[in-house]
Amino acid sequence: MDAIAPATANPADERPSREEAEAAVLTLLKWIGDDPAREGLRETPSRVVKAYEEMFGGYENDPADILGRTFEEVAGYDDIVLVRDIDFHSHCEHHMVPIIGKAHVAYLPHDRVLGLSKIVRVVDIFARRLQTQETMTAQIATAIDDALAPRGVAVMLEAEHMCMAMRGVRKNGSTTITTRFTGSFEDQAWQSRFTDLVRQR
Ligand SMILES: Nc1nc2c(ncn2[C@@H]2O[C@H](COP(=O)(O)OP(=O)(O)OP(=O)(O)O)[C@@H](O)[C@H]2O)c(=O)[nH]1
Ligand SMILES: [Zn+2]
Repeated sequence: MDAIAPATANPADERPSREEAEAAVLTLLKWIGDDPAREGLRETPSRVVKAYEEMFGGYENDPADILGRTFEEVAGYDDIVLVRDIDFHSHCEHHMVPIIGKAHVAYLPHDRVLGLSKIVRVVDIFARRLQTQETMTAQIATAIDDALAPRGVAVMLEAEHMCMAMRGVRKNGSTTITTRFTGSFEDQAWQSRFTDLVRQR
């Protein structure tokens, strides 16, 4: 299973130049029927490419680098570690419009723990690529499993897909929930513990 896409699927020598990317945006501006020469749009191609660099910066990062640093001195703590309500913004790979949601990521340590911010960074890396929610859910779980070899990983994403709100079926407010459970979290009892903690306010 190719759960984790290569950091850069597009080899450097095949990557279009910045100028070519800006020219593509210019074409889209003309295609939607606006005038790219007017003042407000003159710098839009370069702005869009700059924004894409930021929003799709996840291709430049390898989660294994982020997750390489772990800690062993936790006084034998071996219970669930859950970081919940991690805001993320991604883009659906079908329409390239936003997916906006929250990630809840837990693991059961085995000898080692992760820096908490690293979990957030991993969510961010995968969010900053073109995604389906299912792929992103699986990728986060696999990255933590591979790097930490914990007793189990649980990932839940809850998100709204703008491709269903702004276009197509045009339904605001529907939420899609996806989960991936590995190791001990395949047991019902641990799954319930995870969902109870996620929902507890
Ligand atoms: N499984 C899954 N589907 C998604 C995700 N994001 C968007 N989609 C769906 O991808 C599908 C693409 O369907 P197509 O029929 O190829 O494209 P479309 O004609 O634009 O589809 P409509 O959105 O129904 O208008 C749609 O049903 C979207 O709702 C996602 O993260 N996971
Ligand atoms: Zn979509």
